[in-house]
Amino acid sequence: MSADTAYMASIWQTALIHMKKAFIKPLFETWIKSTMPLSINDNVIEIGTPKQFVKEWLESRYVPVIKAALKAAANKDFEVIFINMDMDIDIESVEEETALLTIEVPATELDIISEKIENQPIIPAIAEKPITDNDALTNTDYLKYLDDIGDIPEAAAALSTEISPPDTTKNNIKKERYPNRQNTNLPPISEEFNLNPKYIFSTFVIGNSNRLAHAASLAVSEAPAQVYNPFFIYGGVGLGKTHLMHAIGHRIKENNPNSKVVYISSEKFTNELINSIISGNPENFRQRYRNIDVLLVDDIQFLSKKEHTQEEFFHTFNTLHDANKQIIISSDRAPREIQTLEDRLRSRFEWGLITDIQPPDLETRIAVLRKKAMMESLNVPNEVIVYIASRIENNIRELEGALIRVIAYASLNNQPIDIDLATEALKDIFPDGRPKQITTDLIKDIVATYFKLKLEDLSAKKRTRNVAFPRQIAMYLCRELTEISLPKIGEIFGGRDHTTVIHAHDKIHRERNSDAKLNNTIKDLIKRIES
Ligand SMILES: Nc1ncnc2c1ncn2[C@@H]1O[C@H](COP(=O)(O)OP(=O)(O)OP(=O)(O)O)[C@@H](O)[C@H]1O
Repeated sequence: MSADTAYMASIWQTALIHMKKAFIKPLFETWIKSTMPLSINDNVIEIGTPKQFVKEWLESRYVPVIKAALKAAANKDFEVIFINMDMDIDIESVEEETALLTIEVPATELDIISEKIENQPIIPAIAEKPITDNDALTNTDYLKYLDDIGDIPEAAAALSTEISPPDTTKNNIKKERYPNRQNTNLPPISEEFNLNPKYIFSTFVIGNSNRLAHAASLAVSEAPAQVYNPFFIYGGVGLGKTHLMHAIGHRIKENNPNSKVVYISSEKFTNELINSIISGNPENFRQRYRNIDVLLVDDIQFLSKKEHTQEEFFHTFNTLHDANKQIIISSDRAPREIQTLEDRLRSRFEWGLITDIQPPDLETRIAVLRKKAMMESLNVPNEVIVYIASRIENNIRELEGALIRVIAYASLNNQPIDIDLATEALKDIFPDGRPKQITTDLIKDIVATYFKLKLEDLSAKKRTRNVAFPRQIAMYLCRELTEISLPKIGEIFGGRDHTTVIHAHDKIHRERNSDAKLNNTIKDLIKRIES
């Protein structure tokens, strides 16, 4: 074994002990344990992951923690590169292999290291308590981090009230957690073209909740600065605002590769402004944002209370708008609801089109999950998709997170994905006893899946027994399990009369008593609907 390999393995082993302490157990088991060190070279360490999504997940969420653990282990900073090895890694063999590699570090020494770490606070400046699934650093952690990086010069101190901790209520992978306030060298504008290649129109699922926002986004992307300028999208957390903004950016670049498209979060905008003041070169900052064709600013609500940044943004806005350049803005709420947003800025946002995205309905949630599974080339049974979609209603990011968790769980345990596995994988997210909202959409979906029908069949005019009977069962279940009125149920099943619903309900009720097989089917369906 080369000295480098032994060195790498012993660092990784020690870093693992740190990480074990930093993460809550299921997270450590799911995301960290399946990785293995591949090579080490000066200050770069390559880490192998079993699947592409594990790589992406680690890259987007846990790099700071992994780096801190490596630093704690080796007392130096490492760049971390993840490499997808696309293989089923058996955790026990990874553990064995890493242990074999560390043979040159005597076990007792490892015990001593382990004990030492046990008595240390969890990786300094990263977290004071184990990282939970939301990976939410507390505001205190963040402020502590800001303290750790030292005093800020006077010019920035004047603005320091403008630096607010990130919104830790979000499980937001794209936010920059540690703005590097000491870096005063702004990268050239071309490096700002940081659009996520996955956020394109073809991967965006259209439903009633986002149809208008999607149509307007398409229109803006095909005719920038000509139809809606500015274009303002707002909606709750994780509903696809950033996805649409990036999709617009991609499309504009496709249509005109020379156009300068810049996407930035309002937090980053604020931090760059502060940096430019620290470096005594605010003009540099101004030029940077006033010489572009399309400006996409995400999460503008973070500018509330930041008067200096608002002022700067106001001028940037005017310059771009006067020059007929497209401005696209997103926010978690409508302009008039953003408190302490200057009136002149608010009124400018209202010049163009304001559109919202609502939480998706069940059908859209199912479609999003199907698309995601398809994109990952994974075969996820419909009942698992419905199980997840019926429980997470208000956040597509969480919806995707739940699916990824199920996939990871199946892959790590080398088991097929089915409803039992999904229940087990998600038991922390859907704790027992959480009341589940039973909707007619959910009932229709489960009944259609059970009888291998298309959803539309239940509302169609067809009267053949293989369709009519499941339809009657679905009507019966809607009557039994929801508070929806008879006429409304009739309407949901293809505009049928309420007397048809009464007839279906009576028929199934009667037959259940005399037909044990049917009774079991109904019980099974109820279990699926309620589980
Ligand atoms: N309609 C959709 N179709 C497919 N994927 C979607 C859709 N809406 C959201 N997503 C996915 O959900 C995740 C969260 O979306 P996004 O980051 O755009 O949300 P957001 O509204 O900007 O959230 P935030 O308010 O936290 O910034 C992304 O992975 C995105 O691709």
